[in-house]
Amino acid sequence: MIGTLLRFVDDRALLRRFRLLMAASAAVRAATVLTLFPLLRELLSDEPSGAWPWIGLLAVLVLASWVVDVRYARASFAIGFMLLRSVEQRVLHRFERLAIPDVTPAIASATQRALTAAGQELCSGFAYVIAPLLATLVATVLIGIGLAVVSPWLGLVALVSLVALSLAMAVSGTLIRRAEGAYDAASSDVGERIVEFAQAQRALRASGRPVDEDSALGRALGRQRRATRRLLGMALPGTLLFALAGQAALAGLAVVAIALSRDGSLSGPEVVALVVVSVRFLEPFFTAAGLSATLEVTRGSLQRVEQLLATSPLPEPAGEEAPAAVPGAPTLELRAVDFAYPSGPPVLRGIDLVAQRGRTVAVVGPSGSGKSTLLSLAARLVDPQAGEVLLDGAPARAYPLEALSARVGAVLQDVYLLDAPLLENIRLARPEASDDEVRAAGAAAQLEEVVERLPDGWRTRVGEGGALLSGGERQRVSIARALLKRAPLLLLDEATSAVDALTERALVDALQADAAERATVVVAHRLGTIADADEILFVDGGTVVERGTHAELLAADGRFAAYWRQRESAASWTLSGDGPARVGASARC
Ligand SMILES: Nc1ncnc2c1ncn2[C@@H]1O[C@H](COP(=O)(O)OP(=O)(O)OP(=O)(O)O)[C@@H](O)[C@H]1O
Repeated sequence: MIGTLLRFVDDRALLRRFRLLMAASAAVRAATVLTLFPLLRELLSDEPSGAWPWIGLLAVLVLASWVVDVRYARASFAIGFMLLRSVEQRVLHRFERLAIPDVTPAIASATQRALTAAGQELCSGFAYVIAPLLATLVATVLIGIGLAVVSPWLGLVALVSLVALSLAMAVSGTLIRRAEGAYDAASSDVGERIVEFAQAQRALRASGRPVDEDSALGRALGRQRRATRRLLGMALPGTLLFALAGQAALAGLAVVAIALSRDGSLSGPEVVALVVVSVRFLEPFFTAAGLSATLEVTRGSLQRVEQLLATSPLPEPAGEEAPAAVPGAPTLELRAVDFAYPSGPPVLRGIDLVAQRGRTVAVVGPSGSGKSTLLSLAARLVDPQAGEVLLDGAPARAYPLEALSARVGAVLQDVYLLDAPLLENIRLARPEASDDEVRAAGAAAQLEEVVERLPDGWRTRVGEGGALLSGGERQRVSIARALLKRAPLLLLDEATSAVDALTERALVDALQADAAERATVVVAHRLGTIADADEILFVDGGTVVERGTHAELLAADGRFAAYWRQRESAASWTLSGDGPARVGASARC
């Protein structure tokens, strides 16, 4: 465990200092305890004044121990904090690079635990438990060697005691570990259910379902309660076993000391001194017994962090440079792409798509046909199982994440805003943008009238997930981000579905303002957007069943033409109390 923990620490010099100080601390502690033997022997002899030199040595050792231990504690804390930072950085780095379908509630909950608890547990576990325990255990071994010098028999009993106590510690650790594992699984489950419970509040309240023992959260809490009881119960047998082994070891050392006194090998004062040294020899084990539960918590935290880091991220190139663009290559190209979500059926098969600078490709098709998934592939939120996604002629996989993100602006279906000021939410797209640039993008995305209503204008915090804004207002923020980014590839997935027709017109104008500078791929339901596209891909059942311009596809009178007629007809219908009634609405939005 210690080796694994220290792999998180990159500072070699600090590690070297830590090891040296640990060895020094153990040596000084062992010397302090062993000095008690001659000191007590002299003190209890007929000539107590012979103890003075040993008292002097003890004073020097106590002072040295204080100096070394302070430095050792500082090095331990430095390593503990480095562990904390390293765990945070690695967990976040991995999380950011997971394919979106891999960001499951279980991974989200494990990441949350790693960032809120595991890092701190590893930090304090190392500084307060592992480091002191390490020095103490090494000191114990050194004291055992010292006892062997006094008498091989004592050394043998010390060795047997060490083995017995280590076994007791291992058994106690295993029991606690098992219970800890079950507790951890139960508490992760509670974490997932709580996230689900929070997200599903509207639906749960609408259905009037209370949280009781039969609900998913109620059952998860029940499992956590049982696991807690078991965890607390499991600490007991280990502690008892440990106490038993400790008493037996002490008795063994005392018996040998008395036997040595009876055969004349040791004097009375030496026996007393040995008993004192033996007690000090066993002391660290009792300390360790008290700390074994904390040790197991640290071990459990480490395991969880390691499991999280073992999830495979989207592959990334080693360097930070974006690959060179191939002259004349389209901004985006999908070649014979196949895709399926983890352990799901194929969602896209043999998709070819070319989006050139200055042109718009509309992806059209029935619900569930794979349109949003196609955009996720273009934005490299997922990787295809077969075929290739190319940006400027280079594989998307060859782009480092930051370089890729700079090339793609996206307004996707699920707009998520951070609980931060509106200005900062837009600035996410281009952190170096000035306030004026951010405001200009916001104004083009029709946010000015929203800002006027907000209490602190552009600096109003929008609440978690953008809760203070409506769906249409959140979409406008997402469009403002895309406008601010000015990326060469723009992906729009029903970007204006939640805004009124007037605002939509203005947003479409803003998005088209410099359309000549970039390639646009748009998943569209609105007829105007579809008709204006340079190419339309009609997708059904995960394949492109028709492609061409609007006029070509209507002339072909195939699947798209039927879809178009149906949509046109639907656009002119509205619901009234007596059922659908035709009104004179325009088919173009
Ligand atoms: N994260 C996911 N995990 C597993 N399956 C998914 C996931 N997201 C989508 N799917 C499945 O992939 C298929 C295509 O979904 P997608 O969202 O791409 O369709 P769509 O054409 O955009 O639909 P809509 O027009 O309703 O938004 C659907 O069958 C859907 O159930």
